[in-house]
Amino acid sequence: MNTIEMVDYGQLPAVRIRGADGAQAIVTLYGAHLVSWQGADGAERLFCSAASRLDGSRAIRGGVPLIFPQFAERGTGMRHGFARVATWRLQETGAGFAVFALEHSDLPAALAQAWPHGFALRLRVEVNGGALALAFEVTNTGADAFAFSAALHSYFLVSELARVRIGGVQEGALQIDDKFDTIYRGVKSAITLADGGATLRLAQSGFTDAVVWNPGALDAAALADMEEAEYRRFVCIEPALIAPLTLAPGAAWRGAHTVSIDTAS
Ligand SMILES: O=P(O)(O)OC[C@H]1O[C@H](O)[C@H](O)[C@@H](O)[C@@H]1O
Repeated sequence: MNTIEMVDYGQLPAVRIRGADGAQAIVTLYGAHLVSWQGADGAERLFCSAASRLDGSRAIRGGVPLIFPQFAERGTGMRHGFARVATWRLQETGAGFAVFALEHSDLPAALAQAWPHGFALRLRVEVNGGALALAFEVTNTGADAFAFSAALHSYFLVSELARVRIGGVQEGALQIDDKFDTIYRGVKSAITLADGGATLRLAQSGFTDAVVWNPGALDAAALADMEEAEYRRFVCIEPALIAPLTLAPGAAWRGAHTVSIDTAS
């Protein structure tokens, strides 16, 4: 049975989306942040740190932080942008999906002043059997052009970092055992993530790039919102638009990310 219901995630109001086949996702209104995704088999596929704040005082450490309008420190604004720390609205729901929205008028004064552009953001989250579909849309609703970067900073749960094999970003499989932070430009085909169990197939459109990140032992130990050994339990593979794109008044951009569980492998 398809259901959409309001739940609490830590201290944050969230939306649980259930598909007809038992697949489910949880998205907090804070950041339109996907914090949990389970396919129809009931296995969790996203990592979320046990040390993450879940009270709206800082971005959630894990899940899928939505990065907009700046990637990391590539700009003069807030690190990774304000979208992950703004409170979004639930705009629409349907069978196995929910749509979240954020506009300039939704921002608190300090954020609104820091980025004075008319915009409308929409994130659509859909679960269906062994697939998760995320679609992110940016529309310029103002009178002036603006430039933005964007990413879906997905933290995938893995059994053990050393077992991870990432395909499709380089010649041969990528293996990571400690700190890793690389931008792959011009991603053309699907990326695969295998760690001994099912393989995830990650397809993206609109997003031109992909970032692969893990903080490694030293940086993880320095993060206040991550437990020391947790870096071995995830890898971030992030569809991204790194070089800022300029959007004219009235224009829109769309980026999509689909993750499928390939149980045959
Ligand atoms: O700690 P955060 O602000 O969430 O950033 C986490 C990470 O995000 C991206 O993957 C960047 O490539 C990394 O350089 C950065 O450390």
